Amino acid sequence: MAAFVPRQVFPHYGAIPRSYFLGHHRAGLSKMKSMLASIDYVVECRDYRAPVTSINPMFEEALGKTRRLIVYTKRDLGNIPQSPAQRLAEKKIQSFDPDSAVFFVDSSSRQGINQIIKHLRNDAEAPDRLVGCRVLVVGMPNVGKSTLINHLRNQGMGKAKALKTGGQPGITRKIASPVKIIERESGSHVYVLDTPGVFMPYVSDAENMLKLALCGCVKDAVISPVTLVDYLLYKVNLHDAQAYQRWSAPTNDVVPFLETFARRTGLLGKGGVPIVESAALNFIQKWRAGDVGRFMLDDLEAEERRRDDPEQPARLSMTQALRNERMTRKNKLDVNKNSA
Ligand SMILES: Nc1nc2c(ncn2[C@@H]2O[C@H](COP(=O)(O)OP(=O)(O)OP(=O)(O)O)[C@@H](O)[C@H]2O)c(=O)[nH]1
Repeated sequence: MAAFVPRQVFPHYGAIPRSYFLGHHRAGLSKMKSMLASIDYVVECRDYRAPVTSINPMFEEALGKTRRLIVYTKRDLGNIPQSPAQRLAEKKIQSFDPDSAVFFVDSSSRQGINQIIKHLRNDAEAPDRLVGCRVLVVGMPNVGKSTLINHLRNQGMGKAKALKTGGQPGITRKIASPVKIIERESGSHVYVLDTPGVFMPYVSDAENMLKLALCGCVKDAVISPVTLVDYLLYKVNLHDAQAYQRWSAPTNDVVPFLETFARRTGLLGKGGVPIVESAALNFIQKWRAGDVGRFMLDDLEAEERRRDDPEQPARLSMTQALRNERMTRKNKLDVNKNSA
């Protein structure tokens, strides 16, 4: 039998939606801006599996020069723990933000959480404020902000979970009340405030939209789950085509793969017909749980080259992104009007 050859390029970027900027994202962002005067520190969360793509440049523009640290969440899903690959990747990621403190956490380990608490204890100051030091936790939808706050509170104060978490984006819709995570003898305690996840108004690169959807930053209904699995299969095959051998031999063909997966997992409809959409959602959940290999969706070497190349265009500014989002909405309205 011929050796399996994974696809080197993904061919189906055409009809992928590029925007997911909801009312509570816009409202959350403007509320954050209006609160800046009472905020001493920002914790910016990014997804370890997409460390470059999950950077939302709008935070940079909205939160200005407020002191900040960066936390990469879901570390357990993006690499093999303690491996040389993990060390190398984290060194590269750190080099992208040489002026910020950078931490890597996962919800099942205390290590990164303790380091953050130690850092905030020393670095988060609010000398003129009687109410203590207020830290805003920001990031893309579903990146793990509330989970991080619960762990900081648990480690810092020995207290139980304070905030609701969930597998779909949009669990936190408003800026929450301050949660105390560190007590200091001086009385200047540290409080964190959870915020609604904010997506970008427009994602110029369709591949980035697929990565963010796979990471769960976008509601599952926005992009067809079959398209998402097609892209995931392309990425898994480049990483390790044996990662799904429990269900299927290596393949580049998404629909036959999902039919086989559905049969193996019992996702069958009337007459034993495989339910392809349910199989797709189920396979995505398996990847999100770390059951289909642990790897990054972003190519860190490509990002290094991009940063070193002065010819490369900068990321979209917020104004450009909002303009593109308006254009997309207008084009959609025009199409609807013309087809009515
Ligand atoms: N495996 C793993 N899962 C995590 C980790 N952190 C968070 N999660 C899961 O990711 C999902 C989203 O977590 P939340 O804390 O609700 O995310 P959020 O950023 O507050 O979400 P929004 O309120 O929608 O913006 C939940 O199912 C968490 O259990 C992690 O480090 N590892």
